Amino acid sequence: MSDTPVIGVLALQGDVREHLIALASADALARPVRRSEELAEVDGLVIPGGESTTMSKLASLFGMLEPLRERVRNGMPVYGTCAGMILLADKILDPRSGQETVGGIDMIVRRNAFGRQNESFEAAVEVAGIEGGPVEGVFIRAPWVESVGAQAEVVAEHGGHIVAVRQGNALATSFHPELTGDHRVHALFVDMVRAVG
Ligand SMILES: NC(=O)CC[C@H](N)C(=O)O
Repeated sequence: MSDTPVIGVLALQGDVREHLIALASADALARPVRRSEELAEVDGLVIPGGESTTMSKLASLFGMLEPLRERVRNGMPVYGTCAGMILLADKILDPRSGQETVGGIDMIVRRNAFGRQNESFEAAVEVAGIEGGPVEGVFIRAPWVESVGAQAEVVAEHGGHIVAVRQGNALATSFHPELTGDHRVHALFVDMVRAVG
């Protein structure tokens, strides 16, 4: 890989555009990924926020679930925000019937844990590994992490709840950093992708 990694944004549903912009400003070549052929060409992948049940259905419909699982298993760096965090969880506490995940992080998530859409909020969140003060987290019907396994490292908490976790090359946040002008979380992820290449 050159110094400029190619990072995909899973573009089945959700806020794809904002992630493409955040990644580009963090010095990555960013492109949408919808098909397994496109997945094969990226060095890392962002799974955006949206609706995790819809995203999991579309992933399975587009034949993407297994290719995603395989690349994550093989160590491709992956970063999931909000619904993307849910997709990276090995277990969902309150799944809709038939809701599947890609998995990769040994954690149990609770969907919509922070409340409904009209209870969305912003909060300053201190993230381990990010210098220069807390990041502004936007929480929209956000999940929290009930518990993590031995392999997973908690990198941020808010209000006594786990809101960011890292396990090897997989990173997940309950909140949406792509909706702010602060792209330090994306820069951290770009560094994780560079470290693998
Ligand atoms: N902003 C979001 O990604 C919301 C996630 C949504 N509550 C879900 O379960 O998928």
